[in-house]
Amino acid sequence: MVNPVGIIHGVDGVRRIRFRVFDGASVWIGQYVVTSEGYLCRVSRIERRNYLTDDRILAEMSSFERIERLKKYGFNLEFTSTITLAEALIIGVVEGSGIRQPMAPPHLYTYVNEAPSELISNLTVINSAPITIGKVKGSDTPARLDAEKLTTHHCAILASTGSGKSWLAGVIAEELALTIKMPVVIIDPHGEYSSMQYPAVDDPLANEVASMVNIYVPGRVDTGEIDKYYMAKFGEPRRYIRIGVNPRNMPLGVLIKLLTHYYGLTDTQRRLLEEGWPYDPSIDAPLTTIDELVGEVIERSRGSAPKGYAGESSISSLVSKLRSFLENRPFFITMYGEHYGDEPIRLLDVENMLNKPGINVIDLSTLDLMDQQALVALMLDSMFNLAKRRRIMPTFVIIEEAHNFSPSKALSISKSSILRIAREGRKFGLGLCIVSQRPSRIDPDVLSQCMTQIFKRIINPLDLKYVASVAENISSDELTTLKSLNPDEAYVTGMATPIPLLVRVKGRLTHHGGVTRWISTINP
Ligand SMILES: Nc1ncnc2c1ncn2[C@@H]1O[C@H](COP(=O)(O)OP(=O)(O)OP(=O)(O)O)[C@@H](O)[C@H]1O
Repeated sequence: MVNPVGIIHGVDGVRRIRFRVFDGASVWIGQYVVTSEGYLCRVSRIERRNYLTDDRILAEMSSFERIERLKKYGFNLEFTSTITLAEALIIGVVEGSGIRQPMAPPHLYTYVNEAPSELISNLTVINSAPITIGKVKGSDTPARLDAEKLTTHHCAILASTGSGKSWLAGVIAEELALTIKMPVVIIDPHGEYSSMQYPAVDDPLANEVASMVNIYVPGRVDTGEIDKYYMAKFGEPRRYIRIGVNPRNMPLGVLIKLLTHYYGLTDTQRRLLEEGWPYDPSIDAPLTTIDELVGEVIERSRGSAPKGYAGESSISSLVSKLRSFLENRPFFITMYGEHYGDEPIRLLDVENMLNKPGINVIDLSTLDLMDQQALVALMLDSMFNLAKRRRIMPTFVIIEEAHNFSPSKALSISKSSILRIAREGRKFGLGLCIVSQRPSRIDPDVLSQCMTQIFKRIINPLDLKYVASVAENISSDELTTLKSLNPDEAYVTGMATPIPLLVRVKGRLTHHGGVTRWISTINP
């Protein structure tokens, strides 16, 4: 049934309509409306105006008592001369069960109707590989995304802090693992996603997805405090695997950046490493002791060292830097059967990890930022190389705090690895989900490759401006509506959805870990 809510009194080309809202009609920001000519629009602005309110009237309304007295005399402007005006952004023209771009503006004084839920339901049907992340706001229509487009053409979840980004990232990971049966990797710098191992609701699906969660921690770090936290909160120990990376898997560029950061490198030492570092990206690269590896580097590079004392001094200083570096980085493994306490450290086997559906949480919370970036670079490079050779299933990588791993200005060890997947990952079934509360600090090249954008509440004007400049699918008008989203709401636009969606994000099957610490929760 058609339910008219207003009439058009102005149009801005094919972008926007302005309409007078009928008295008593319910219109809200984000609501879908459809004109009698079939233009589907989304309400972006509502304004109430009283045409009798001039300075004299304002002067009369000088105090609460005075206004109440005026009301007693029947002087109530709100009900006598208020008009409600709204603006709505044109999404397209409805044609059958699809939508096309409009070629001409709507006509003035045509009606604006509530969009029937069947229409929205039909327009949001995804034929292949749908995942459901909630409901379209104000209706019972499931908010579905095209999983294939979401994961292969990359996506970004952008919002201010505490506005529900990791909750939603968790919903997407659960859906992809359960419904699409694909492997998901979560780069977790705060150790908050370990909570996904614990079902949050009494539902067999919650048990199923929780059992698909594998947690990986760097081999030689003390996880005691975090383990205690999870034990106390959920009454069950957190299950995790300690992993180590073969140092030979480390590309020269990453090694040089890390060594320069921790110990400094001279030009000669850099040259020696360029000659001698035995980089081998394969899982079958030999595992050797630190002494053997360092010896091999020196053996291979000695020929290019300067002759005499200067050369010997450079070599011996490089040996001690390399040795100390390999001993102290907590994510290396140099022999089989290595243990931390009585827990075994396994060689990181990305191929094995990503050949089955599951949610693989990489808990980096015990590392400093430099080591986090290094481990992320190593893992992503390994995924890319395997994906290129079709040795892993199509995989989706969620990167939390992405501004720290792929920053716009600062240097970062992991930036080139992320950029390469953003640019080329699609061809090999490797997709990224960039999650950040500081969009303006993310590398613009990475962000502009994210063809689906999911926004939650953003308030920082710099971030809003930046998002408008790099995201093709959102206009500055739409961005202003982001300021007023609730924590369980998200605005989704881009490739994975046929029309932009304002979504009420659904509940989680597994526990959510991101908790704001508040004064009352701090023990005295
Ligand atoms: N769909 C939802 N339903 C119910 N509660 C939600 C929903 N989304 C978010 N929340 C609530 O909002 C809080 C903050 O969400 P979340 O931790 O995901 O925010 P965030 O943006 O990731 O924060 P940060 O930037 O600090 O990591 C959660 O603890 C949760 O209580």
